[in-house]
Amino acid sequence: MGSITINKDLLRERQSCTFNVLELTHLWDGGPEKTKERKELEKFFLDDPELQEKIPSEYLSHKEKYQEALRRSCLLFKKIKEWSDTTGCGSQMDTFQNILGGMLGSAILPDGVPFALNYVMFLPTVMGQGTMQQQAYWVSRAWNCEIMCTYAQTELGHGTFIRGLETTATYDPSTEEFVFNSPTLTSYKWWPGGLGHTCNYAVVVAQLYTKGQCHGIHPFIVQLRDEETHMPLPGIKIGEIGSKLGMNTINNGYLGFENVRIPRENMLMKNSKVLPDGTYVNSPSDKLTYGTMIFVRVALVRGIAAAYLSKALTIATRYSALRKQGEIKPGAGETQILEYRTQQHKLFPPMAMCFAMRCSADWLWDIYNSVTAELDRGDLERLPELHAMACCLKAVCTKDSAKAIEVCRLATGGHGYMNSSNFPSTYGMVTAAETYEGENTVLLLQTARFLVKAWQQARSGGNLTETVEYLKTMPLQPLSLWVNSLQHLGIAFKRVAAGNIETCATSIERRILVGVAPEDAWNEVSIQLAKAAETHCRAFMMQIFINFATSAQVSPELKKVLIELCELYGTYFLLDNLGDFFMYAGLRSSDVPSIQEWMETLLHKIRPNAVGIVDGFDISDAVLRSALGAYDGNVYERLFAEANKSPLNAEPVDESFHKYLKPFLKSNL
Ligand SMILES: CCCCCCCC/C=C\CCCC(=O)SCCNC(=O)CCNC(=O)[C@H](O)C(C)(C)COP(=O)(O)OP(=O)(O)OC[C@H]1O[C@@H](n2cnc3c(N)ncnc32)[C@H](O)[C@@H]1OP(=O)(O)O
Ligand SMILES: Cc1cc2nc3c(=O)[nH]c(=O)nc-3n(C[C@H](O)[C@H](O)[C@H](O)COP(=O)(O)OP(=O)(O)OC[C@H]3O[C@@H](n4cnc5c(N)ncnc54)[C@H](O)[C@@H]3O)c2cc1C
Repeated sequence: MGSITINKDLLRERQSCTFNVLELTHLWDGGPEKTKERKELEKFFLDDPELQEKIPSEYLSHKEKYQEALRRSCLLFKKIKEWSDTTGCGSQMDTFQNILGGMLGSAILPDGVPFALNYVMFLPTVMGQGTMQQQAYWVSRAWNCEIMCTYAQTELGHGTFIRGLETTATYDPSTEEFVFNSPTLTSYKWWPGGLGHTCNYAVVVAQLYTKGQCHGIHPFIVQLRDEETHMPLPGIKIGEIGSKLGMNTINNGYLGFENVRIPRENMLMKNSKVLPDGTYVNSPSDKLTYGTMIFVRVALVRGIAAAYLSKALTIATRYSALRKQGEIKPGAGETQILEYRTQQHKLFPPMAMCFAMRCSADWLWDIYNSVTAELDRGDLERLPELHAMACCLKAVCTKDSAKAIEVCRLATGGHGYMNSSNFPSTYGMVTAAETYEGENTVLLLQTARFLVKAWQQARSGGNLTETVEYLKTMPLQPLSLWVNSLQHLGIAFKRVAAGNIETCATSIERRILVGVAPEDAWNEVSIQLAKAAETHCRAFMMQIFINFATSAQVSPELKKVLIELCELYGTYFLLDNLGDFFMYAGLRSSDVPSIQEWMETLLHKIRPNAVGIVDGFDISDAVLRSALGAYDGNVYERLFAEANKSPLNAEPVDESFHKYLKPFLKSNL
């Protein structure tokens, strides 16, 4: 037990890796300085005995899980302050991002940080939608944890269709207050993280009424609990929504209002306003209210989809290199399961996806920052493209990541089913992101709206923005014979996207021509529309990955690996969607065997570097939290040690034997 020797198969894998793993780590982190900072941060937090897990959380009750998560959250956020004060290196914001969006948080609070929404949604909403005075007051209070806040938008009856929210905020000019009410059961807020028992304030999204008129949904800051006693304020009905598939320590809650009054100044008034006499002043665009959702969608691509997938891949790949099962050639000895081509097909394409997600996330983050600066100057021109790309990248990356994490679990056989593998909690975290912050199908349909408009614009000779420029050029280029090259893959993916978009646009037009209402035509075509949005996203990710792999300033050895992964990304999704490539990219069935062979050759080439690639992600054992994935590969010792943490193993004979089993066995049924 507790041996520090490295498993000999893993050792051999590391010795045969063809590139410098540290170079990949630096590339992944964004440079050697960033790697150094990350490691210092991990050491500072993860070496603290107070933050170590004493009993695996699976063995705690629902209430104990929450209480333990809260204890650790408080310690964690004290330490963040300590870190910023003592090191002076890195702003507190960097540290928060690493804790909430990076993987450090998942090491300490694997089922979710109950304070997350304070930083991920409340503060961005106040900063994006509050006036300067509102920011000056609320940001410092929430930032310094004088108050703890959440973002309450979704209701029992409505999550997607937010124009249908039912909570009302009615302005009373006689007292200059808004009066909040929940007129129906379905108008109760339902889901906000930290709302149950953690937060004392929330941004509440409600229908604004003034002078007898409804002006649609707006954000308000509402106090929920007394700052001293934490008792719910009069008229506030609040609680936790109960146990879930995952994220069980994030403390999702419900909230109802009965004539709850807040001052007029608590309406976030950067965009629209209500004057003291009740006059409503319009926002330059009602979609500015949706800004926080864009921010979180952008952050999720890297912070959840790519990060948790890199974790699952590290676990499954290391395990596959040391696990032996069966023989490929009779009598040749048992084989590392990583030698099976089917196993490589399960693990290596998700490795490629992980890289594609990271490049796309970096691109998305950059355009988010530049478009946000443009919005602040009153320029809304690029908002539709940002919204469209944030929607499809959030949807495709969380879907790919959740699916691939499940494949990683299956790739580790029975042991992957154990909580101690850390697959269940990892999957629970990522599949939640397929739903929250905009359900994925709904988001794909938002992107499709943008694409159909862009298609119409391309046809009428209008200007197109960066991500849809190909809709102009693609249909004009003649289809060429298939060539197995990255460049050809890039073009083929764009042709597939353009073809799918055109099919949707013409299907809608055809229906409208025979008298179908445009909205019904949209609904009838929506299966294809969601697919078109996905193919557009895939074409974008393919091109971004090609640009990254071909232009990365790295050694030839690492570049070779990046190109192999990029080719694998393309060949994998092509073979998975052959029909599309036959229909739109000039692929013939006679081309398929050579592409299949290309993909299989890539699996073979990546095989010797598989452990090196996941080692390059540089995820420490404390962050991985997996008996199967630890760096030393001592899987069987760890599985035993974890099994012995089961409370059922505390006594050789459990008391239930005397209470139930023995009388039953002796009862002679
Ligand atoms: C760092 C890592 C993060 C760690 C995370 C840790 C844990 C956090 C855990 C959980 C957090 C979860 C929080 C939440 O879930 S909060 C709730 C989120 N809710 C949603 O996302 C709701 C989804 N629904 C919507 O976004 C919208 O209602 C809608 C689906 C877009 C529809 O809205 P609406 O009906 O108003 O709009 P239309 O469809 O009619 O479209 C009208 C035009 O508006 C454009 N549009 C829509 N949205 C936006 C936007 N955000 N920005 C800009 N423009 C937008 C749309 O494209 C239409 O344009 P057009 O020109 O075609 O008319
Ligand atoms: C773990 C978790 C944490 C959350 N945290 C928060 C939070 O902090 N704050 C908050 O306010 N909310 C939060 N939410 C709520 C979340 O944002 C919503 O659940 C999400 O937006 C989906 O809405 P819904 O649940 O109403 O699903 P629905 O909209 O009812 O979706 C159900 C089905 O209907 C389909 N559908 C709905 N509308 C359309 C359409 N227009 N076209 C085609 N299909 C459609 C969907 O595709 C889906 O298949 C959280 C949710 C989860 C799971």
